[in-house]
Order: sequence, then structure tokens, then C-alpha cells
Amino acid sequence: AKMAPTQEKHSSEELLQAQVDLWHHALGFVKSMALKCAMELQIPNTIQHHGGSMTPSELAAKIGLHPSKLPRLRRLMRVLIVSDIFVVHEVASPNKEVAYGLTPTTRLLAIDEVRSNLSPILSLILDSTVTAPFSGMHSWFLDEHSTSLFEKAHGLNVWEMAAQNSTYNQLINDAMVSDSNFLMDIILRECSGVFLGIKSLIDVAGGHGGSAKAIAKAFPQMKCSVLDLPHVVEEAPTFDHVSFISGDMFKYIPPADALFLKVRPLDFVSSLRTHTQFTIGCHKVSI
Ligand SMILES: C[S@@+](CC[C@H](N)C(=O)[O-])C[C@H]1O[C@@H](n2cnc3c(N)ncnc32)[C@H](O)[C@@H]1O
Repeated sequence: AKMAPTQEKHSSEELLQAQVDLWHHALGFVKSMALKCAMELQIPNTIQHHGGSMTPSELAAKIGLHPSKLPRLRRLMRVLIVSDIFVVHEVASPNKEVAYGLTPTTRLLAIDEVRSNLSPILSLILDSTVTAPFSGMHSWFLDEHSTSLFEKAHGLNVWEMAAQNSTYNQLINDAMVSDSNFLMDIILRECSGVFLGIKSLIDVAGGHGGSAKAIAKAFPQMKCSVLDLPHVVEEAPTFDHVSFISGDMFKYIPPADALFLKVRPLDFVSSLRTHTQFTIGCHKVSI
């Protein structure tokens, strides 16, 4: 009798490469966690305050690590250097020491750059309330009634959690302001024309007013308001020229010349590239 076709034979090299690919993919989370760790150890700020360059031992001493952790600090930094989060260069010393430096990416995390500091939004993205639900993704798929991955894991949605927990409320509100400060500079630089002629504007679900503040500053004649949920508005700062309205956008939005709705859809398929869309009246702008 004819034998069943045997499994296609692969060379040892192909098998080993396939195994390495699996390992790389499975360990992808190490990149995120290394970034979280560097932020929590204040590494971007520490290097920035030291003039933009530090040797591993200088860095370890400054952030308060025991000398026994130095080899692991080098390893952490190697992960981040491979991802172009930091750079490394050799310093002119007899023992050929290296020094770590910042890149345009990490400069966005250094506290001195107040307007464009993205660490609050990254702290939210890397928070365990956001990352942990991903390990239950299969049960979300198998549950026909589940809404979001977050809700499946926590039993309530992000806004409900923020309403119940003031620390979480602050984490979210600060995150949104940091994203808005950064993006509004670019939006106002690239397409401020869409705002011309508008006398009153409401930023719908505008958080703590990061966007509204930037618009009001660029267009002082415009009456700018922010509509958001009560637990957000209660903690909102006060700004000249921006008023806050507490309410639910699904129930009532006060009239205005323009409604501004800034959303940031995450496109997981195209490897987590994000883009921003904002809508003003009939204009829909994507950057
Ligand atoms: C992802 S944040 C975006 C904040 C802001 N638009 C920005 O781009 O920085 C979503 C905001 O929607 C608010 N929100 C959620 N549900 C809402 C509702 N039903 N009515 C009004 N605001 C709501 C949240 O409190 C939060 O501030």
C-alpha cells in the first residue's frame, strides 16, 4: 500500500529560525515592560538632567540602584537601545566606557519638556488595568455578550472605574491632557484654518480641557467650553476663557457653532499605529 505523505522536511536552520521567530513574538511584552520600568525609574529625566549623557554606573548611582544590579541595568538599556528608545555611544576614556543618551523618542518623556511630555499617557497605556486584560482575550472572544476587553476583565468600563476610584480618575485625566497638549500644538500648526469664523465651540468629552485651552489661546475671541462626566468636571482645573459643563453627551449637548470631538482610534492591525481624528462641524480631519 502507498504510504501516507510524510510531513514536509525542513532544514535544521529553518526550524531554528522558526523557533526564534516564535520566541521573539512571545517575548514582545518585554519591550513594553522595559519602557514602563525605565519610566518608573525616572531614567529619561535623569539622563536629561545630567546633560543628556550618562555612563551606566553614573546612572545606577543617581537612580539609587545597588551596584549588584548594574549588569541588569545594562541589559534593560540594551532592550531599549535596540528599539531606538535610547542611544549608546563610547566615551573617550581609557577603559572605553559607554554612555547612554536620549533620542527624539525619549525626549518626549523627559519632564523638562512640559508641553510635549507624553509620560502621563504612556503611564496609562502601560498601567496593569490596561495591560492585564489582554491575557484574557480568548475568554472575551468566547463570551458572546462581552463588550470590551477592559470590561470583561474588570466588570466595569474605564469611565465607571474612573468614577469610582479617584486615583484612577486622575491617571486618566492627566493622560488625556498630556496627549492633547502634544497633539493640539500640531493640529493648530497644521490645520488651524478649520477653526476660523467659529464663535462658540464645545469640546465634547474634552476631559480636563487640554484641547480647549490650546484652542482658546489660539483664538481668544472664541467661547470655548468642555463637556464631560461629573467626576471629571469636579476635578478640572480652572482656566481663563474655558468653561466646564458637567453632563452626559449621550443625553444632552448644549448648542454651539461647533462641536469638537477628538478621538484616537488604535489600529491594532497595522501594528498599533495610531492616528487622530477630530471633527469640527462638517469637517472631519485626520492626522
Ligand atoms: C479618551 S478620553 C478623551 C479626552 C479628550 N477628548 C482628549 O482627546 O484628550 C474620553 C473622555 O470621554 C469622557 N466621557 C466618557 N463617556 C462620556 C459621556 N457619556 N459623556 C461625556 N463625556 C464622556 C471621559 O470622561 C473622558 O474624559
